[in-house]
Amino acid sequence: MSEQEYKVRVEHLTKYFGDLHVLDDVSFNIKKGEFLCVVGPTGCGKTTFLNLLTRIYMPTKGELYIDGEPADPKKHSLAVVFQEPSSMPWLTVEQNLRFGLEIKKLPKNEIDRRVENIIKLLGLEEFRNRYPHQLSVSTAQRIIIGRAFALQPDLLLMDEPYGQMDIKLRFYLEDEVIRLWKEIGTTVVFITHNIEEAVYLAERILILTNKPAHIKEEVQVDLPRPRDVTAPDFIAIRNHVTEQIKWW
Ligand SMILES: Nc1ncnc2c1ncn2[C@@H]1O[C@H](COP(=O)(O)OP(=O)(O)OP(=O)(O)O)[C@@H](O)[C@H]1O
Repeated sequence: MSEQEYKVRVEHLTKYFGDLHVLDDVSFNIKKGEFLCVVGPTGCGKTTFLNLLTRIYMPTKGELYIDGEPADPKKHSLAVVFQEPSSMPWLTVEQNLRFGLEIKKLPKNEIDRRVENIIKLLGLEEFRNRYPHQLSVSTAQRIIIGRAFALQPDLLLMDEPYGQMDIKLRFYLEDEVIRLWKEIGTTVVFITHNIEEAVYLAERILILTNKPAHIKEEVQVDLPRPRDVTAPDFIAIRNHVTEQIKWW
């Protein structure tokens, strides 16, 4: 595969925090438009990987490339959704959704269109004029997800985004992220503890070892969509991934 077909290249990525060795010589690529899930034991360095990709931290050794260039969030069109809701408390829901688009200086009618679409998609109509502190945790998180979706990024990084949600909303938003992925062809890196969620979403699952983490296995998920969590093929992959993590 040629270099232009990769959205992200991770080469010999190593990270220490002081004496703590978190990532150990990790190398892999993410294809343009791929949906990759990353799973692994608690504390193995999954969030650290995203923080290196967005340059919150610098690698101790190795490098990450986006579109062939060293990762630089100022240069690339990327959006991040963390587990903790992090909307701007002084802005209403609607203003929060508009914020990133206004910074990007999109035309007003395009901002209106995208924001209305997201409000409808995520069922936020009744919350439009509320402030984040007036919302439940799961509704506040929907704002963050909506903000990321509205940006229509080339690269969407999601760190346990549905961890705090009830199962119904989680299923709904899993389907929404698939819809967005298909519609705008974004590349998605999705971190989760939930193996069923990983098998439901991913084209490929990267299983990390305990820290210092390296890649234990890559699992290709070639099941048709929408996926059936009760199908024997689905359960076989889920059990296999679970086995790989239980190994610790
Ligand atoms: N800024 C930091 N300074 C020192 N240690 C850190 C820092 N950030 C993360 N760590 C440590 O690095 C290790 C990996 O943390 P990280 O949050 O990346 O793991 P994770 O796989 O995302 O965990 P979880 O599964 O619980 O979400 C942990 O031991 C954590 O305490």
